[in-house]
This record gives sequence, structure tokens and C-alpha cells, in this order.
Amino acid sequence: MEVKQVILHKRSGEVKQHCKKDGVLTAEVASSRVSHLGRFGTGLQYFYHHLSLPNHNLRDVSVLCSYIHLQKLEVPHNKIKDLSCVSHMPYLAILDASHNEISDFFGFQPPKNLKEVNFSHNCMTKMKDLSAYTSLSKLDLDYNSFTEISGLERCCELTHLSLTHNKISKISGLDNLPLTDLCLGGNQMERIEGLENMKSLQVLDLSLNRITSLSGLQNLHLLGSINLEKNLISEIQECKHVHDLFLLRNLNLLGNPVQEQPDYRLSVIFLLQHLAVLDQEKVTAEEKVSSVNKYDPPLDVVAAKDHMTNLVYQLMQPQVLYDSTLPSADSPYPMLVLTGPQGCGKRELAHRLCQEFSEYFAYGTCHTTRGPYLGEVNGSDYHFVSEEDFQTIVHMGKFIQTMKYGGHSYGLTRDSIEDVAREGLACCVHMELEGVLSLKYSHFEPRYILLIPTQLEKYMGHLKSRGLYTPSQIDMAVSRIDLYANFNRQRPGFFDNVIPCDDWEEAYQMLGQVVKDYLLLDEQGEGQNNNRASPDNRSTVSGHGPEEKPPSDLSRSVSGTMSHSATPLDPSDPAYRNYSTKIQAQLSPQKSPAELASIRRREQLVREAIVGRSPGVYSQLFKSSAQTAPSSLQSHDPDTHFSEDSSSDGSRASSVLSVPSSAGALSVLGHTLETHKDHMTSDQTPDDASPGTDHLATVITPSSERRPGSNIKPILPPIPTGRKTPAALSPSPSPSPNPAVREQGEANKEG
Ligand SMILES: Nc1ncnc2c1ncn2[C@@H]1O[C@H](COP(=O)(O)OP(=O)(O)OP(=O)(O)O)[C@@H](O)[C@H]1O
Repeated sequence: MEVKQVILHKRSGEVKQHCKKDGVLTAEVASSRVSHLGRFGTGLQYFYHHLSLPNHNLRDVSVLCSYIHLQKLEVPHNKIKDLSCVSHMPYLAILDASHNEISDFFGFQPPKNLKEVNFSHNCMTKMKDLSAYTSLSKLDLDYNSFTEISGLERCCELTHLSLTHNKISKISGLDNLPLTDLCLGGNQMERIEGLENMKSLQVLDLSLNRITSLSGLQNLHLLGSINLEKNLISEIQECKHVHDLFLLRNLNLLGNPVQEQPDYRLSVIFLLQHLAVLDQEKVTAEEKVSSVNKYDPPLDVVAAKDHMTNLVYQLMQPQVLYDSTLPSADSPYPMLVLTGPQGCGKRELAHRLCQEFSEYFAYGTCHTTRGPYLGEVNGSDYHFVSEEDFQTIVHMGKFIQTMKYGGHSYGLTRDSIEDVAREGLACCVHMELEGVLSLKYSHFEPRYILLIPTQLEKYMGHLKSRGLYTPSQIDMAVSRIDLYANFNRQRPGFFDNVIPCDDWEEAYQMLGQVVKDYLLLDEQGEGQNNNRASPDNRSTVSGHGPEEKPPSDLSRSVSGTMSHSATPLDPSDPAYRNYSTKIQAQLSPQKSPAELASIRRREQLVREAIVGRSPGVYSQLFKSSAQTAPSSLQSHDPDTHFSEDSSSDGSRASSVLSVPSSAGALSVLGHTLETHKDHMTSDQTPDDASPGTDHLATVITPSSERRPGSNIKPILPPIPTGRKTPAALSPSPSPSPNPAVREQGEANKEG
């Protein structure tokens, strides 16, 4: 840009040469202060008339009438009362006449390009119509005595308006202005009103007023900064009015009574999670996390806290060895958890299951602080206790998980599980999702079956017909269906099975089939014994492992697959159930391909040793157990499912390795399938996969990958037979009730 020095044009006759008396600006002084160049930010200079006369004690600036080319006039901190000279400056764009004694609001003809005006610290009392000042974009009227905002309606370029420290009690006349910055601090406002249509507002200063509520800000979606320092806001809930302002980054509530509220800062940070600065202090990531964990903790956090609490209290107790937690080489303590939203039928199904499969399961009775419904039996449906007693049990470290639901506490004690374990049975319990999450942190490794309503109307109808719930309780129960469905969708394998429970009879049939699949009870046995399932109904699987067994339609519809994706328990890892081992496994870093290959080789060795194909390093281990006591195993532990023609090791291997599981193999509710096929190489067809170990070799997974919530988990162990039965209690091996097993047992004895 060409730089030019220009000579200021002055109308000669009107120029006063000298300052005649104090406070009168002379042409000489004025000329000496005029600069003709401006600068761009880039450093380039441009043609520009600028006069700056701050702090000159000036009263009379009428000499400036002849400075018609002025574009910027700065006369702050003087004693000017009259600025009519501005009428002669048609090119004026910026005027700073702050800290003067002007009482006449815009007492001059409008320069058509006037953009920025600063009249702060003057003596103005009344605003007048500024329709002619169409270019005005920034207006500073702080520290005057205005009582009302008016006359700005047609300033359609006005983006910055400051009227702090006036006497304004109401915001008005700013509708539809394109204001981005509005400062009204130090006035007399009690309410925020008249801002509804100022959609462009980004910065709002309402400090030093008497405002009690944030209502009136809710539609200002571009707001990024609100200063409400020193007002009368006393409720944290007021922040809800600005909750939906997603661009709000800076909020100042210093000097408001609300600051006295307990947990004020965390609560506000929780309510306004986009804030970056609160009360002039940066909001840290730690504060954001703490606030969420405090006021709306994710389910995982709740479960982790619950687990931690119970564990700590448990550790504080004298240590006791429990039947249910004694480590065993091949299996964790068997448990079945039915989960789903309230009133979905899981409790009834659990009771029925325990009745019908009484040789395998017993109901694990939870504690609750809610009162019994009509017909409920203390100690059977729940242990009904007071909140005080419940807390005492918490502090005794007896719970393995607890949860709050509908204002009541629920919890499952180790003793409840232990009562069942002593009977030699598996524990069957029902609980909500939070309970499942907490239980997954414990060293128990139950099967989790989700019972979920798919017909909303029917489910609601059922809840209503129970006559136990208020409408809001029903709403809550219904809303939790999505929670379960999303969990199932987002965490494949979290639940081992999903069963729609719109029709309880159908649901029970499915549940029964799933359980029979777990227990390896075949349909033949069921046919012989009608609905009564017992250890005698167990299948004979050797020679045609479960892979070959055509799955029933029911199990297919439930699991969505006929594959057996169960991961066999690694027999070489007897300490798997050990709690610290498990934690270590969870924390251990991802295995490298080489490590995985090595683990697979080791497992392959184990498998081969088990089926007797190679005398691997582990063969002795299993040989001894299988060879020394095959008949006793067959007669005492029918759930290991030895077959007629099983010749010790091989049959054990096939029974252990092939228990069907639908973990990670569900298609219900959008669940991704992990099918038999998934475990095959691309050129294999399902038929190609030979039953038994070859196929299983493809599904085996390193034990270190097992973890709570994983879709790969150890098989549900054989459920111990009811030690209650006289046969099981007899000291000498009694003949197995199953003829096939009996024969085999006798053959072995003879052998
Ligand atoms: N220990 C526990 N942990 C977590 N949830 C539990 C526990 N015990 C019970 N629940 C669940 O708490 C919810 C409320 O139970 P409650 O027995 O009071 O209600 P309900 O109306 O009888 O429902 P439901 O018929 O499903 O049991 C139920 O979903 C129940 O399964």
C-alpha cells in the first residue's frame, strides 16, 4: 500500500490560532495532535485522520468543527459538555468521549459511518432514538444515569452494548438486535427478562444486580460466558435454566448465596458439564469426573464401589473358609443368576426352576429392606430386615453385592450362597443389572440369564395387574428395558443367554432347556421322566459328543446358534479361581501373537493329554484322577456325564470340553452372533468340523483372557449332585441309577 503523508485541510477563516483561556482547544494544539496515518495489524500504514487529546482539561472543543476529515476522535478524561462539533465530521467512525461531563445523548448530527462510541462516565440520563446511526456496532454507556434502555431498536449493526453502573431495572428494547456482547452489571435488575430473542448473544454480564433466578436465559444457545457475580442466586437448581446451553464455558456465580450450599462447586459442574471456567477458576478434568461419579455414577462405578465396600468389610472380619469359595481344580462354584427388569417374572422362574431341578439348584435368598408383599415368606422370598439391620450386615462384611432399588436396599450374603453350597447344590438367584455388575467383580462366576420383555404393552399390563406399583415405579421399570437391551447389545457375552419373557410359560421352557444344556441333561432323559429333571436324566455323550447332538429348536431359538462356543476350563490352571490370579489376568497386558501361540500349544498339549492321544506333560495328572476312580466318579458325580462306552480320559474330556454355552452367541435383541462358523477357518464348512477336540481346538481361548463380562468364560461346572439323596450319602459307591452308567461302573470294577 502506498503510504502518503497528507496535509490536513482547514477552513482558514475558522481556525483559532491560540488557546485563549484554559480549557479551550486551540487549532495549534489540535493540529499538533493530529496524526494522519494508521496501521494495519500487518504493520502496513494507511491513510487515516486521528486526533487524540486525553486528559487535557478541555471544556471547549468547538475548534474541531473545522477538522472535517477526522475518522477517529479521542477526547477522554476532559470536562467537555458539548460535542456538537462532531456534526461536522462526516467521516468519523470512532468516538471516545468517556469521562467527560456530557449530558446530551448523541447531541450531534449523525456521521454516517460512526461505528464505535464510548460515552461512559458522563452525565447522561435519557437515551434517545438512534435510528439514524445505522452503522453503530459498539456502544459503551457505562457509568451514566440511565433508567431505561430505549431508542436502539433500529441499530441493526449493534453487536456490543455496555450499560454497566446505570439505574436500569428492566431489560427492554433490545429485541432482535444482533448483540453478541451485553453488559448490564451494576444496575437494579431483579429478573432476567427481555433477552429471549437475542439469539446471537455470546457474552452476558449481569453482575452486581439483584437477580435471584437464571430463568430467561434458556433460549440463548450461543451464550458462552455469563457473569452473575454478586447477585442473589441461592439455589443450585437454578443452573438447570442454562443446562441446555451447550456453548456455555464460563460462568461466574461468585458472591451469590448459592455458594454456601454444600458441594456447590461439584453440583454446578455436574449440572453444567461443558463449563471450562467456574467462578473464575478453571474446571479440571478431575472435578468433572468426581462430579459425575458423585451425582450420576456409571453403573460400572457403582458396582466397583459396591464391590470395594463389601470386600473391605469382609477383609476386616476374621477369615473363614467357605464351601462355596474353596478353590477347586476344575470349576468355580456353580451359580445361576436370572436378571431383568422388575416384575419380568425372573423371581417366579427362579423359584420354579429350583423346585423342578431340586437336585441341582436351590434358591439363594437375598436380604431386602422393603416390607413383604402379601403372601411373601420371610427367609424364603427374602430375608426382610430393617435398614439398620441391613447396614449392620454390610459392616459385618457379609454381603457379596448390594444395590439400592426403588428406595430399598437389596443384597446377597455369602451365607445365603453358603447355605446352598453346603447342600451340594448350585445357587440360583435373581437380581437387577447393578447386582450383576457388582457380582462380576467377585470371584463367583455365575451363568447370567437375561429375561427381557419384548412386548411393552403386555409387560406394563402385567405390572399394573400386580397392583403393587405406582405409575412412576412402572415407568422406571419400563424404562430399564432399554438399559438391559443396550447392555446386551453393547457388551456381547455379558449375559450368557437372553430369553424373552413375554410369556412366562414359554420363557420357562426356554430357561429349562438352557439349564439342561448347561447340565448336559438330554431330552431322552426328560422324556423318561416327564418334567422332572434329575441327575438320572443325564445324557450319554461319549462317541458322539454334544457337537453331534442335534440341538433342540428351543435351544437354538434361545441361543441363536447350534454351536458350542464354551471355552473349556484349562485343567492346567487349578488356581484360576484364585482371586488375585483373576485380577492379575484382568490387568495383564494384551498377549502378543507369539504368547498366544505358545498358550495355544500348551492347551493343545493339555487337550491331547486329556484324550489320551499323547502322553503329554499333563497326562499323569488326569490319568491318575480318571484311572484311579472312574467308577466312583461315575456313580458319585453323575454330572461329569461319563458314557457307556467312555474309556476314562476321553469321556471326561469330551464331557468337560463340550458343554454347550451360548455365551457370546445370541441373536436376540440385536446381539451379534458368535457362531460355530466363526471359529472355523474360511474354507471349512460346519460339517467339516469334526466333532470333539478338533473343533474345540479352534474355540479354545487362553485362560488369561477370561474375565468378568467376557464372552469367553469357563464352562459352568458340573453341578454337584444333591448330597441330600441317600444314595449320595452312602459311604460306599452305590449303583448309579442310570443303567448305562451303572453298567460302565460295574465293568470298570470288574476290570
Ligand atoms: N441382591 C439383589 N441385588 C440386586 N437386585 C436385586 C437383589 N435382590 C432383588 N433384586 C431385584 O430388585 C428388584 C426389586 O425387587 P422386589 O422383589 O422388591 O420387586 P418385585 O416387584 O417383587 O420384582 P421381581 O418380581 O422382579 O422380584 C427386582 O428386580 C429384584 O430382582
